[in-house]
Amino acid sequence: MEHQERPHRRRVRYSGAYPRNYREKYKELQPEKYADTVSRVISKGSTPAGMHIPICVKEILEFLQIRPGQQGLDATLGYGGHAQEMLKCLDSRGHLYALDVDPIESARTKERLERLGYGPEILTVRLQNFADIDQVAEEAGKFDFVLADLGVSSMQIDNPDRGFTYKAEGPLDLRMNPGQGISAAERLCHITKEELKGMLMENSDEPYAEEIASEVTGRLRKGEEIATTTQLYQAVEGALSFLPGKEQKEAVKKACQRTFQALRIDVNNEFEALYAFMEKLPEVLAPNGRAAVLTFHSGEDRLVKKAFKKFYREGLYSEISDEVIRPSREECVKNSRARSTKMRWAVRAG
Ligand SMILES: C[S@@+](CC[C@H](N)C(=O)[O-])C[C@H]1O[C@@H](n2cnc3c(N)ncnc32)[C@H](O)[C@@H]1O
Repeated sequence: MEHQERPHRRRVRYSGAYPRNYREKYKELQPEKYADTVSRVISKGSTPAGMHIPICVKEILEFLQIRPGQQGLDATLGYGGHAQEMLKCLDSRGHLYALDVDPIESARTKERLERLGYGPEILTVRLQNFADIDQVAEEAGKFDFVLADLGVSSMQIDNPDRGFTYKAEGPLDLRMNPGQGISAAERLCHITKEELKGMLMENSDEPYAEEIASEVTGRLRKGEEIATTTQLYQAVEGALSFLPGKEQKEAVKKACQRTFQALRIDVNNEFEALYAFMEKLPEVLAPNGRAAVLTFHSGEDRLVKKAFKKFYREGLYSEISDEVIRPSREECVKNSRARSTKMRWAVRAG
């Protein structure tokens, strides 16, 4: 019998139970569509991918005392969680200006807030650095309330394409605005050992600054690439290989967190921007205007505390927080990212 050849059919690719990429993996990335998944993730104490849970909302609103008709500034829009709460307080009267340097996330947030009914009549979103708040106030007028929630958003950290974490493979970028300045990988290519050591010490109090700086610059000198998050992780791991096995894993994890933080602060000029913001803040606040700042590491907190104290002594602030405000224990359990938060505030003299 003649063998009848069956037409060749391509095997249907098994799409599998496991999603293939970040966007597919996290249903939460479309929070409106997958509300159940989102609330399940939040109830487990995690932040759903593509979202950011606002911290200290109650404490911030209690302090800012926002009234309808006022004009405010959210210096760090992010996902817009705080902005949304502040907009609710305005009750359709007044105006909120919101800044962010991240073109990717701020465009998404603007769209989402618009869908929630917060259009240009009540909300103006600007792709602008908060170092330039004086320029914003020149056009908008002074602010009755200002909030700055420093650092990076969960969306930025969770997106491997942005390179903010050693926990996922991605390009070693770490810029909040990938269209500006140079990436962390490029920065490392032109850095000396001493400069890197100084950066690690100043930006994140890294106890193994010498070892990490030496390993990173040594690898680069030998022609090895450190262009991805994993390659930097491996360099830190190599630098700490002298530690006994038991300690090593945890030490590498912590050193990686600090190394990524130090590089992020550097490539985004975070201290320079925060210094300019704190210096200009009294001048953009209306008489009796209120400002709250959330910080996430000691370098930021020191800078905020110093500026608030200086202007209080000079009489530009009538009152400042004498102690940091911390999120409640309950909030820290619900949102682990709140654990390192410190809040400080100031009231502009009348
Ligand atoms: C912690 S998140 C803010 C989260 C926001 N409060 C919310 O409820 O979703 C910090 C945001 O500030 C932005 N950012 C950081 N430095 C900035 C700067 N110098 N000027 C403007 N935005 C900045 C980051 O891109 C990020 O989106």
